[in-house]
This record gives sequence, structure tokens and C-alpha cells, in this order.
Amino acid sequence: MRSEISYDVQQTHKETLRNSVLNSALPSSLLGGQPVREVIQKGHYTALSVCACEDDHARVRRGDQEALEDVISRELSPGSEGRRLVLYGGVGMGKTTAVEKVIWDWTTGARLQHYALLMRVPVWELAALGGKAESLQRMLGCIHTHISTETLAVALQRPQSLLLVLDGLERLQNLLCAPLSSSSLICDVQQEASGSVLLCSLLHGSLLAEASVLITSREPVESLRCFEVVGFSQTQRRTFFQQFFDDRGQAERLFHQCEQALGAYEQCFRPAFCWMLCNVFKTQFENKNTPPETLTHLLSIITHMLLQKQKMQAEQSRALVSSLGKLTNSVCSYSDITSCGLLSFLHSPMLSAFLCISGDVTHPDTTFSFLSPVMHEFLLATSFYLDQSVQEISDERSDLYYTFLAGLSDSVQRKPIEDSVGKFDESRISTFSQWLMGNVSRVLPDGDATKHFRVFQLLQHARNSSLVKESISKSRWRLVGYSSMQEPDCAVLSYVVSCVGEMEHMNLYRAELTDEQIERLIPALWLSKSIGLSQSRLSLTAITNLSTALAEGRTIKLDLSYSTLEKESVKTLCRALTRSTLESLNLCGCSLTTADCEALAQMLSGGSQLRVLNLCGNNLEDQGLIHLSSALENCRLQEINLDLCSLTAASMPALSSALNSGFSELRKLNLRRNAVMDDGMELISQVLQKGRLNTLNVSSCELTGSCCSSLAAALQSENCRLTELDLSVNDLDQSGAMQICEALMTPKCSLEILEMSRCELTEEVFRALGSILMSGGSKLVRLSVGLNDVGDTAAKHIWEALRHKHCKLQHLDLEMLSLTDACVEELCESVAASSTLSTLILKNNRLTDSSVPRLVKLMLDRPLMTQLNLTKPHWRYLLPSTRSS
Ligand SMILES: Nc1ncnc2c1ncn2[C@@H]1O[C@H](COP(=O)(O)OP(=O)(O)OP(=O)(O)O)[C@@H](O)[C@H]1O
Repeated sequence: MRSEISYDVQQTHKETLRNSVLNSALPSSLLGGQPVREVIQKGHYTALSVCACEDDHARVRRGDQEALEDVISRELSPGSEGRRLVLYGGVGMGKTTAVEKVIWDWTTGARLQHYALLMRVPVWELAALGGKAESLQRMLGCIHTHISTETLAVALQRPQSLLLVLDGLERLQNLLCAPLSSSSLICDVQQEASGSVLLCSLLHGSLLAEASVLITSREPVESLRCFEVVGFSQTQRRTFFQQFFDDRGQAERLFHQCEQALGAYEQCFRPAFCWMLCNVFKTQFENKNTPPETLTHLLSIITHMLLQKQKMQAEQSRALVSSLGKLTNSVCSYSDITSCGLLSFLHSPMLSAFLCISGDVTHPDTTFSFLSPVMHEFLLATSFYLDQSVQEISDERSDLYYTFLAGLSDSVQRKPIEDSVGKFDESRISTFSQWLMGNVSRVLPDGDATKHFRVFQLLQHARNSSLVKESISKSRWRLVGYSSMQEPDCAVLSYVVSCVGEMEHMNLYRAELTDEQIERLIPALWLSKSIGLSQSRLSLTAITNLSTALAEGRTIKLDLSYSTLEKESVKTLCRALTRSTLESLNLCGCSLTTADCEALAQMLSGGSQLRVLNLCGNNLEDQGLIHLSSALENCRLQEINLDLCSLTAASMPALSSALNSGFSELRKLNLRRNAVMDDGMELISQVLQKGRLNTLNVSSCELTGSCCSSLAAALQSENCRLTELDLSVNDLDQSGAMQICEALMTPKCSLEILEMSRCELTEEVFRALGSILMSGGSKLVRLSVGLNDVGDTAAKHIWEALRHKHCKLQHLDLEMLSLTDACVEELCESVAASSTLSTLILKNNRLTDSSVPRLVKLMLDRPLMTQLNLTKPHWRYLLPSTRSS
């Protein structure tokens, strides 16, 4: 196949193409980029990233990022002949540089040698065809004059060995506007046709069907294989810096400075921007000036550099900048240019420092486009401050525009450009501040975290801490979850919180923060009163950073419940907590073990301020509680939740002796869902007797009636201060429960809240409970006796009590007692007679729809009642709107 083209012809062609790359017309410009020649010769070429893109029923799906070089080698490998491959991406993304490099590599024999000929498609010539007809063969011949007509004809007969390169499809948009029918497509390279037919036939594949075509475009091309050029990844940027600066150390330092520069970091994926950035950093460095710290500062320096180079007067510079800032479209016509007041600059080299001019400046068809889209937005923002005739700030511009408006409101960032164009209009600066404050107060009450970050970014870019303070203090800041934030957002949030001085609650629910993110977040964490990290995933380094913030900061509440923590995390955290102000720690469901309890015990007795500790759902086992108990008599803990911690009666002696010691401050103990059993309960009763606890939860602790005598004795004792007791889900049986009831009868008993749901209670017990409620001595205000299958007759005792003047009940839970419609009338009369009851739970009983009207009437007649719960799996009534059903 390749033998058809002689070696000499091929070498001459390669030589010519090489020269065309070296002589490429692109001028070197700070905004436009480095000419391809220099990129290649100076070894600045850096691999780019692309991602495959599929148009799936009008929904664009993107694949993973890959190196462009790998994609080209794969997509244009031997056997893939006939492929149309599109690289698309925005201005300055490196498309032209990439295809020029492909051409260069082919000419040097480095790549794609299975193609006998690589030819450029004559883009300008096609665009200029107008209504004329021409054949593709003749057009190719015109720009490849070193190939004889005969050789070209032979080569085109063998399209499999051809690679055509079409750079800049966007320049041929006018040829693609009108859709062509497939019958108008041609397949003969010698056939003359309009530019539109030639182009469509080539893209469609009817013309030179077996040739491969590499196309670049600003937009994806429907029905062709497309890859989006996404520019430089962080690693590729680092390589670019290393290739740009001779000194590796300097390259590394400047790379890090760039990554830190506000806003610049987000632009650096664009190669043209990277090149501009490196140039400015280099110049600033050589002139011993401080490098720019923000994107605005960078653009301010660049504009100053460009204007200084032309030695323009301040007045002229001001006129140029404000006129350029009135060009709102990225591609402008001659008339746009003149109407914006740029007529006097048409022949000035200054215009081409900012704009790419295609054609003769005075020709009406000439188009003008900004060399850098970033600079375009910067000039738009600048002109707002220079020219009163520019419209007020609208809500429809790009994020970059607002970023620049914010940056330019800061005197330090606008200083370089002010040195060239004169002072900005002060009234405009305060107009912007007012606009930003209005924006903050509109966005912060909203639940959209992305919008929050957008205004935070603007506040950070304006670098005006009093503006931040004022605007946040005047807004209602809804503390939505910020877990989806990116690394720059962390710094932004830290800045804002630092300016405000404190944050009520940092909501990072379900966060998966990287080490870098949490490091950037430290200043904000430091100032957060409460931090919510429930269900998050944190590495040990992240925990170390969090611990630093806790140790030095002012956080009093931390929720790490159900988070995935690495080994040693609890130890690290505990070390920091001995020095922190933390008062409440939630480690529920964090897979803690016995070993972690040692660290917790050390922290508790080591000077921590902790008052509340939630360890629910961790497999601590008895040994773990024994460790913790050693600290309980020597710490400030007032509340501990040990629900479902795999404990048994074996750890109760240690716990009760610690609580009995006299030094323990613990008042609230939750032992729910542990095998405390009767022996353990007897020891806990001793603690109650000494008056240590005021709240105890021993529901589902495998208790029986046997422990009730000691518990009852404790409840009646002089010192007992227990006000809240949960005995639910224990088989207390009638005699056990009656013992508790007897204790409740004595005036010494201080219980206000009693839960005995699912305790196998009988009608006898209900009768006793009724008497207690009517006795006048009882302090009970909440009673839960649900899930005891006693029926209407037992409940009668409760109805009777409710009507009694001594009954103080406010909350009554009668779930699943097998109540029927028969009791409803009496129930309603009793509730109506009660002067205290506000909540009644009747769910999962045998009531039917026929009772509903009576219950609804009750609710309507009794404003005191705030909740009546009648839920059944299939039956849910919504009672008066402000009250729940
Ligand atoms: N792979 C690369 N390695 C090093 N520098 C690059 C690379 N790609 C692009 N550049 C730099 O970015 C500048 C702009 O690149 P290029 O002109 O290729 O972009 P483009 O995508 O073709 O833009 P446009 O759509 O405006 O033509 C180049 O002049 C060069 O300075």
C-alpha cells in the first residue's frame, strides 16, 4: 500500500510539513499562547487529558479521563482506517497544539507511521469558496504543491493510507448550517462541488470513505466519534511548570504558589492560561515583585504589563480598557468594534494584544475575538468600575465576571491596573458591595449549598473582612450540609468563618473529606461550636487535623456517629480531647472496641471537659466498660449512652462501684439492649439508692420480676433522685410490676417519667397504675405502658384516673393494648376532663374508622391536646393542621 508513494516524495512531504509546523502563523502573545514551534522546540509540549463523549439520546455521557496521546494511538491504530475522530474543547484548550504535535511526530517518524501520507484539509480555502464549486483533489493539490498532480491522484486512490487533519471546524460553521440530504453527498474526489457538499461528504464518510480524518472543533460533532479536550490535570500542570522553568526547585515553588492563588487554580486546566500564568510568575519573580495571590490580581498585573509595553498614556489606556469591556460577545464584528469606541485603536498594536483579528481590520467581514476568554470577562468587569454608562450588575453573567467584580473591589488587587488606567469610580465600588450584600442575604437562607459557596467565593475574592461580617450578620444563614464541597470551597468557608469569628454548627453529614480538604477546613472547624460529621469517612490524617482543631478551638459538640474511622483514630482524638473545650461527643456506631475504651478512659480522667458521651452500638464488651468505669469516678461526665454495647452483668460491679464512689458526676445512664440481668440490676439499684442518677434506661436488659424488689426499695429510699426510668421490654411479670407500683405510691418516689412498654403487664397492674395516678402523691407526668395485651377493661382504670383532679399526666402511650371502638366514648370523655394531657398515643390498636369522627371532635374541642397518634399500617388521619396525628 505504501509503496505507491515513493520514499523521496514522502520525505519531501514530511520536510515541507515540518517546516509548516515550524513556521506556523500563530504569533507569540501573552494572552494567546506560545507558538507551536516554540512549544515543540523548547520542549514545553505536555501531555493533555481528554475524555470520551457519547451523545446518548441528546444526553452527553462522559467517560474517564485519558492521555490524549494514548487516545490518538488507539483510535488511529492500524485497522481503524476510515475513522473520523473529533477532538473538541474551548478556546486555548490545546487542540491546535495537539494536532500540530501529531503532524510533527509523523514527520519525524515518531508515530502513526502506518499512514503513507498525512495531509492538512484546506480550512481557509474551503471557507473562502463561497458559492464556487471545486473538487477536493484540486483543493488538496493547491496547498500541497510539492506533491505532483499524478502522485496526489494515486495517493487518493489509496485512501486507507491517508490521514487528513482538519483543524478548526468552527471556522466552517457556515458550511454546516444547512442540512444536506444524503443524495447530495458526493464520493468522487475529482467531482466539483460547493464547500458545504465537500465538507459534509468528507465528515459523513462518502468522500474518501477509507481515509482517517482527525478533526478539531470547539463543539462536539453529532454522530462522529468525539473526545473532549479537558486540558491539564494537576500532574500534567506540574510537568508543564517543570518544563517551563529551568530550575526544578523554582518550578516546584511557583507551581505550589499558583495552586494556592485564589481562583487561578480553577483556570489552570486550560493550557493557554497555564502558559500565561508561568510568564507572569516568571516576570514578577525576575523583577522581584510579589506573585499574584488571586486571579483578579493576576489579570490586573497582565493588563498593566500589556499597556506598559505600548507605553500608553493613562487616559488612552482607560479609554481602551473601558471600550474593550463593552464588547459583550466573544466574537465581534467590525461594527461592534466601532460602536464600542475602538475606532481610534483599529490600527494600534494594542488591539491585537487583546483580540485575535481575522482579516484586514477595516474590512466589514473581519471578525474580532478575545485571545483569552478569561481576559474578556476581566475587561467586562473592569469597565463596570470605569464607565458609568455600563449597565448595572445583572444576574446573567458568568461566574468569572462576578469573581472579577469582587476582586476589583479590593484596592490591592486593582492597584496594578489602576497604575495604568487611573483610579476606579468609588461610587461603583460601593454599588458592588451593596449588590454582594443583597446577594448574601438572598442566598444564605436557601438550602442550596452550591449557591452558598458561590457567594462565599465572592466574599473571599473581595478580601474585605468587614464586608463579610456585615453581610453575614444581616443574613439568616441556613446551616445546610457542606459535605459535597471541593478543596477550594474548604478554604473559602474557612475564610468566611474566620471573618465572622464563629460558626454555630458545621454540618458535614456524610462527608468524605480528603486530608487536604480537612487541612484547609481547620480554621473553620476551630471556630465551630458544633461539628456534625455523622456517617462520614475520615482517614487517620483527617482525624489528626480535626483533633488539632478541637484541641485549640472552641468546639463543644462533635457528632461522629456511624462514621468510618481508621485504626488509631479514637486514640488520636482522645489525646486532643484532654485539652479541648468539647462537652459532647457522639461515637455511636463507630465500630469501637475494648481497646478504644482504654483511650476514652484516659481522656475522661485526663482533664477532659466532656459531659456527654454516646457510645451506643459499639461492641465494647464488659472489659471495655470496666476500663471506662475506672474513669467515671474521676471525670466530669454527666451522661453516658451504652445502648447495645455487648455488656453483661459481669461489668456491672465495676460500673456500680465507680458510680457509688461519691466522686462521679454521672446523672444519666443508658444501658438499653445489654444483658444487665437481675444481678446487674440489683447493683444498679444500689447506685439509685445513693441518689447518684436521675435518668436510667434499662429497657431490653433481660430483667425479670426478681430484680424488682431491690429496684422498688431504691425508688422509695430517702436519697433516690431518679426522675426518669425506662423498664420497657423486660418480662417483669405481675408481681414484679406490682412492686414497682407500690414504690410509686410512696410520696418519696420522685419518678416523673415511667416507661413499661412490653413488660407483660396485666389488668391488675393497670388498676394499680390508675390508683397511683389518682393518689395525689404521684409525680408521674409521662407514662408509657404500650404493647401489653390488656384490652378495654384494663384501660378503664387509666380513663378513670385521667378524669381525676390529682392526675398530672401530660403524655400517655397506650400503643397496641388491643383497645376497641367500645372504649372510645369513655376515652374521649376522660381526655376532655383532663386538665394536663396533651399527647395520647393510640397507634396499632383495634380501633376502626367509625371511631374517627369522635376522636376528631375531641381534638377540635380540646386545644390543649397537641398530638393524637392513631397510626395503623393502613390508616392515617391528619387531624387539625398545626397538630400532628
Ligand atoms: N500540550 C501542550 N503543551 C504545552 N503548551 C500547550 C499545549 N497545548 C496548548 N498549549 C499552550 O496553550 C496555547 C493555546 O493552545 P491552542 O492554540 O492549541 O489551543 P486551541 O484549543 O487550539 O484554541 P482555539 O480553539 O482558540 O484555537 C498554546 O499557544 C500553548 O502556549
